[in-house]
Amino acid sequence: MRSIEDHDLFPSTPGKVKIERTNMLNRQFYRCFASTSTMFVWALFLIALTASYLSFQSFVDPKNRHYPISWGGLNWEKQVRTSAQIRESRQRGMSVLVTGAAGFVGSHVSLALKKRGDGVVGLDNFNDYYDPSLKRARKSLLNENGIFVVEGDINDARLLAKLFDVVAFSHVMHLAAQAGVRYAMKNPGSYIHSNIAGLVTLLETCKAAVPQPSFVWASSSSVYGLNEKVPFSESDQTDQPASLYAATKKSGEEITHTYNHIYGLSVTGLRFFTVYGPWGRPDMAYFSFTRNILQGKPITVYRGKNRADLARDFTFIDDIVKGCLGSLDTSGKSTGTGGKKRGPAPYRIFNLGNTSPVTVPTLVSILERHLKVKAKKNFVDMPGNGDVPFTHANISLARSELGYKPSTDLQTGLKKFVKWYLSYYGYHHNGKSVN
Ligand SMILES: O=C(O)[C@H]1O[C@H](OP(=O)(O)OP(=O)(O)OC[C@H]2O[C@@H](n3ccc(=O)[nH]c3=O)[C@H](O)[C@@H]2O)[C@H](O)[C@@H](O)[C@H]1O
Repeated sequence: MRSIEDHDLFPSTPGKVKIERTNMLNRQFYRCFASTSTMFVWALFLIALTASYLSFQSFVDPKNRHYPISWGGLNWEKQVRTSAQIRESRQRGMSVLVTGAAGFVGSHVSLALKKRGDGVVGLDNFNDYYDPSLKRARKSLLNENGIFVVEGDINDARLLAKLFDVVAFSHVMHLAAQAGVRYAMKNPGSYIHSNIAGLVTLLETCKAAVPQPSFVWASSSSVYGLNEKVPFSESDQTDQPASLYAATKKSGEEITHTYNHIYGLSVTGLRFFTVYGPWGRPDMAYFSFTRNILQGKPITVYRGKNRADLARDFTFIDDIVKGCLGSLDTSGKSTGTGGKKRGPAPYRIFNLGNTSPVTVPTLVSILERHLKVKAKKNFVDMPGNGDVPFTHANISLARSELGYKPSTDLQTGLKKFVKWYLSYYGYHHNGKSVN
């Protein structure tokens, strides 16, 4: 019988020098492992390995994850129930769980639902991706209008289960997400956490709920990625995302499809096109440009290939809200019960855009006019960080199915935004802050 010899350790690299080196390394290895201090280091290494395994487990199994419990109790349940109540005079009203309710689109949609008499419960984790004080101010506005906003994360499966225990939501309007195209290069994990893991945790809750709610959620125009066919139609290919953000939204469309297919969940995905307006997101260009222009700071305007201007199908928030409400109203019922599909349920995707793209320099000149201040512009080449050169929505499908009809042009919408901005941040009309 053949014994194991040194050269068996290096079957493809024979040679005496290597064999001697191996012996030496082995001796060093055993000496090293045997010493007490090194044993201590090994013990630390094993502990670290176990800890990282456990944290990986908790990443893949949301039930193992621990979230601070700032919810629960009789009073909390009462607030949730009251907020979800449909006004008596409202015919065929709905009770809606709005995720991301302290966000830009979420706060507007919540207010619009409440205004027409539907029941609304908000959910938001108040993260600090942008100034959380703006989210708190939106929350106060919702509170004043009788909407309770639960503070919690969509990854918290126990909280979600509790919410569905307390209220049999007829609809979920899922607007919580890690937004922003360029930030995905800085913090990729947050996109996976919210847009993938959080989405799945929420869908798991919806699928198990009795009755199952109808699910309407925010996808994004960014799924069109490098698509060059204009205008962008829902049937166009969306397999060339230009950013991780876009990839997570596209994944969301496919993940929701599986829940529709397997569990009979009614799903409507809305591809929003660069939504802007009062109470907007400070990370977006129209908002940060306004801030910088008023503070006399320069703004950076990106340009595409051959110095071509970038363009967006900027869509005003009020139009988007109408599209969201139209989607909820036409969503159709989920068919599953007890986690089992009982028949086919609707699966729909709609573009919610404005159908008239405007270039970024034109956006800047409209702002300059409304603010009565000249911008200090630095034109730079698009830095290849996830941006696409243009977006342009074909909205015929949303028009025919949802009655969606955007009616605000960029000039009018930005006027409303600037009015809000000046008042919210305490500016006089000469551009000086009163704070
Ligand atoms: O439709 C969407 O699905 C997405 O819309 C939005 O993304 P975008 O269309 O990229 O909006 P936004 O950042 O306002 O940049 C607008 C333009 O200004 C240019 N831009 C931007 C910043 C800057 O400093 N300079 C600049 O020229 C920039 O190159 C771009 O051409 C949402 O943020 C995103 O969450 C998602 O919802």
